[in-house]
Amino acid sequence: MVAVTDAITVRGLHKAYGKHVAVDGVDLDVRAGEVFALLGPNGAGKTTTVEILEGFRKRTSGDVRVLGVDPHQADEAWRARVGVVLQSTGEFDDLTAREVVHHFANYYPSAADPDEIVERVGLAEKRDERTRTLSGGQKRRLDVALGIIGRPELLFLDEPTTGFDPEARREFWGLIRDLAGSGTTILLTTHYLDEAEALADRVGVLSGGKLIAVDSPDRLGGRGQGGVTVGWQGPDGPATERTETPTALVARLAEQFGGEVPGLTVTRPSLEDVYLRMIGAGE
Ligand SMILES: Nc1ncnc2c1ncn2[C@@H]1O[C@H](COP(=O)(O)OP(=O)(O)OP(=O)(O)O)[C@@H](O)[C@H]1O
Repeated sequence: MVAVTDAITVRGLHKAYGKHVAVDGVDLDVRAGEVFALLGPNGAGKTTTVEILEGFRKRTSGDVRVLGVDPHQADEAWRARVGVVLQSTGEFDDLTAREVVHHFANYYPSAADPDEIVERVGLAEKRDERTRTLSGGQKRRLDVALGIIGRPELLFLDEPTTGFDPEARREFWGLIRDLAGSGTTILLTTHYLDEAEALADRVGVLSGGKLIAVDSPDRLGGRGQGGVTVGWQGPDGPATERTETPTALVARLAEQFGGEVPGLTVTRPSLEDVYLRMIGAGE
């Protein structure tokens, strides 16, 4: 069996801003090579947690190891192993996309080829345009280019596709899968449940500063077990039944109907359903 190592280990993490406790005893392990999505409502403590892991914010207490190092005491060598994609990159309006990526490559000891990175994030056609003329989605791609130019082992992505059109999101997901496929560990925060489902090996739900659940998207909140709703068009109109054994029910219906079951649907609760239940939305 291949040993599983952790890229991130967090134990008993607390962060208070004055009297306000933003992170309240979080334990978290992110395995090397996985895509982990941190979910949670506004103010849940996601950014605070991630910025502590990135070494940009001081914790109040707790133990944190990122690539084996305490980020608060990390050095240049550690920083070169970690990529950060912030919610917006600094001011390089008068430089072209290509120039910005080349410029950032100089900060890293073993940077990737800047032109290849520009291509990889889908900005080849825009590489000679000044960044001020890029669209929101294109600027985000540039942010990602800057996050990966140093060939990071671990990449932090903070709400990477906010403001993207659906096509740009799909393309961006392809890029993230590509990075994950080449072995980069990725920790992303997102408000999009479909994004977490499409990309993440595991998701963690933060609520009120506490990590209330960690599981794969298809198992979160017992999603994988029971609670399946089978629907069909019966002789008296639409019918539904909740069951733990949908296959048996569908087989029975098929027998009853002598073949195709009219209007057959089999649905499990969506990730959004279980997430909203977990965070107590609407209660
Ligand atoms: N610098 C700060 N000073 C004081 N309070 C802060 C500071 N940063 C965050 N907070 C508070 O800590 C809590 C957690 O904030 P944080 O930004 O980590 O949440 P979040 O989960 O990232 O939210 P969002 O989804 O809105 O980005 C919030 O109540 C916020 O008001």
